[in-house]
Amino acid sequence: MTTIIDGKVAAASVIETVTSTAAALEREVGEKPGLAVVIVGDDPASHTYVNSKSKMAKQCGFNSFQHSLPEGTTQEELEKLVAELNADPAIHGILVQLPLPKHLKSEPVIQSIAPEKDVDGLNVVNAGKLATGDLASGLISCTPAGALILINRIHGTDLSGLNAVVIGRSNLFGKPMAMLLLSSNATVTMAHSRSKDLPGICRGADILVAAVGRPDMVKAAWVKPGATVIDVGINRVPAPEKGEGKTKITGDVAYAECAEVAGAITPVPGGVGPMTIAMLMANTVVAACRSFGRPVPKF
Ligand SMILES: Nc1nc(=O)c2c([nH]1)NC[C@@H]1CN(c3ccc(C(=O)N[C@@H](CCC(=O)O)C(=O)O)cc3)C=[N+]21
Repeated sequence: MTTIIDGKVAAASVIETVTSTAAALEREVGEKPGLAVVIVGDDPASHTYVNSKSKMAKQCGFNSFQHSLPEGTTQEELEKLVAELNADPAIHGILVQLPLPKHLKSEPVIQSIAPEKDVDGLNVVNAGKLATGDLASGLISCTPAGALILINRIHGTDLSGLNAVVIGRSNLFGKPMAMLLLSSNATVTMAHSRSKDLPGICRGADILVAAVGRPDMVKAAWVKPGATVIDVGINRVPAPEKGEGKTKITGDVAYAECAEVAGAITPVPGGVGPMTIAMLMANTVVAACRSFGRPVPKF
């Protein structure tokens, strides 16, 4: 029997801890965690994500600040806003929604976020702490942190002796995911579009994590029987069965066929996605606790 890993259930448990920690902070310090989300341009999918982040922040008892900047925003204007948020004591977490419009460079914006407010974990200080094995004092990218919690639910926290394969090598996901798996004692392979014999590499995985952005790319023949399959893909594809012009989201894993071979698998939607938002809230409450010198909860 294949275990379907329910990301909504795991996310709810994270959110419960976040909410009670935020409530304790307000009781004892008289302050709420503050999350600022910055979005540039009018991509409808990005606005949907940002709205659900703001909604979840309020649900957790945070102050939520949304900055929607016009498409024509300049690099200087965006970096000036980040500087103001860095200096604002009511803000404990800053997230700049990616991707930015093409005329803007994301890297200098990301690096201008104060490391202690970088709830995406993308600043070199936070990426460097993760890479050097300091998991306790920085902030870790939300999606890999959430994926690890799902993996821990199946395998526990010590992954000694297990082969993990991560397909994808982005700074937002692939690299931090590999670092987290390595810190958990897994034997980690980072595969990507230039790898030779991707199916063969994947078949060696006890834990297979797919983050490539190509719908249904991972096939049943790539999955070792009994393996844990974590699907990080969020692909919007046409869904004619829902009606003319309708779309749905689907992962990077051909779910139905892989579920027959895997020991455990995450669905899309309802897998890693809800964990991403939950870990954003977790990072924000952690950043707030640290700023007030309060003990930090464990997730
Ligand atoms: N600076 C930055 N940080 C991010 O973390 C970031 C970003 N930019 N840009 C866009 C991606 C995408 N992302 C998702 C978060 C939650 C779901 C999610 O909750 N998905 C649900 C429902 C999805 C739906 O139905 O549309 C699910 O998978 O079940 C998906 C995608 C965060 N991202």
